[in-house]
Order: sequence, then C-alpha cells, then structure tokens
Amino acid sequence: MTDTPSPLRRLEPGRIVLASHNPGKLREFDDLMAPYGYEVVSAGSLGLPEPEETGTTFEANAELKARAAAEASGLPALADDSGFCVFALNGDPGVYSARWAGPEKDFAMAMRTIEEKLHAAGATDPADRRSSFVAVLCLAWPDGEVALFRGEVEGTAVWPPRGSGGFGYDPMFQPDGESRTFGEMSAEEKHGQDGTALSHRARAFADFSARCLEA
Ligand SMILES: O=P(O)(O)OP(=O)(O)OP(=O)(O)OC[C@H]1O[C@@H](n2cnc3c(O)ncnc32)[C@H](O)[C@@H]1O
Ligand SMILES: [Mg+2]
Repeated sequence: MTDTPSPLRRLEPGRIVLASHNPGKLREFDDLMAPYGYEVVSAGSLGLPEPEETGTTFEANAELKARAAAEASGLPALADDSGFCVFALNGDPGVYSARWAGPEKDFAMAMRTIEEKLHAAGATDPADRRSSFVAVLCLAWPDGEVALFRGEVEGTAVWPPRGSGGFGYDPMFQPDGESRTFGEMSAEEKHGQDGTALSHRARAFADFSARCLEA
C-alpha cells in the first residue's frame, strides 16, 4: 500500500520564481515544471541577488534562498539546496558541495579532491564508496509561509568520472541499480522514467508537485 501524501496549501496557476542561479538546476526545473500551467521565471532574470548560504543544513539554506526571493519579488518562490554526500567522508562535501568547486566552479577539481580523500582513506572497493545526492526544496509564499520537500538517491562514487551530461558532480555518481553515471544519462533518464522519479531533485519535486501544484 502506498501512502497518499497529505495536500498542502496549493499554488494557484500563475507566476513562480525559481530561486536558483545554477543553470543546470534551472534546466531541470524547466523540464519538471513543464507539464504544469505555471509561468516560471528565474531569480536571475528578475535581477535578484544570490543570498549568502549561511545555514549548516540543506533545509536552512533552501529556506533562506526561497524566503529571500519571495520577499524581493512578491511572488511564490521555489528554492533548491542540494549536494553530494560521500559516506566515508562523513557526508562531505554535503552542504558545501558548491563551495568545494571554488569561485571558478571547477567541478573537475572538486571531484578530484573527493577522490584524493577517498584514496587516502583506502576506499577503493565500491562498498566503501557509498554516497548520495540530496535535494531539499523550499516553497516560500510572499506572506512568509514555507513548506519543505526532501529527495535522496543513493549510489556509488565512481572514479574516473564518466559522461559529460548533467552538471556538477553528475559524472562521479552512479545510482544504485544503474550501470551508468548521471553524467552518462539524458536529462529524461536522470529525472526517471515510467512515472518513477530517479534523481534526488525529481524525487523532491514529485512530493512538492503532488501536494502543491495544480495538474
Ligand atoms: O544555490 P543555487 O543558486 O541554487 O545554486 P548552487 O549551484 O549554489 O546550488 P547549491 O548551493 O544547492 O549547491 C549544490 C551543489 O551541489 C551540486 N549538485 C546539486 N545537485 C546536483 C545534481 O543533480 N547533479 C550534480 N551536482 C549537483 C552542484 O554542484 C551544486 O553546485
Ligand atoms: Mg548555492
């Protein structure tokens, strides 16, 4: 038996802000929002600043990004805080996933850093290289109400990275049950097929859409 998620305050059809400055995430949200009748605008296109991510959890950072965009725009805003968590590294880079790539957003370097740390820990066997992607979405209304949605997908941190699709750490992550990394998948495959969400973002979005969006 599957649990039917309880509905939350529904988002009336209209404009919604995607409170992200990451082009890879924005592409994925465009795909995910496409079946619904909303006008989606990005924070960047509205000239909204990128808030400093001072939280120590995905939830706190998602909430501060969504609140900032909703307050500044007067529109409902959806933010995503996400990251790559390597279990043998105590969950690093986790909430610091973007920062490990530095100001140049050098994810080849960030993936190499992870590999060096795994190597130093003697983690060569796939069983020692368990990892997950986590995404927390926050929907904030201009009146200050917020709702949070979490999605996770577990798999293996592979080396060397494989594939040039997606963004960020995608080439280093092979989800359980798949022989390819996210970097080797099309966007549709990363979202998941036959109605089953695969990526962390698609899983969090499935909960959000079922509870808040009008079909
Ligand atoms: O905060 P915004 O503006 O949304 O953009 P950001 O890139 O800074 O996003 P985060 O603060 O949430 O940092 C998460 C980082 O984790 C990585 N990440 C998150 N989801 C990912 C995915 O689906 N595939 C690959 N890497 C991902 C990616 O490199 C992000 O930069
Ligand atoms: Mg960020």
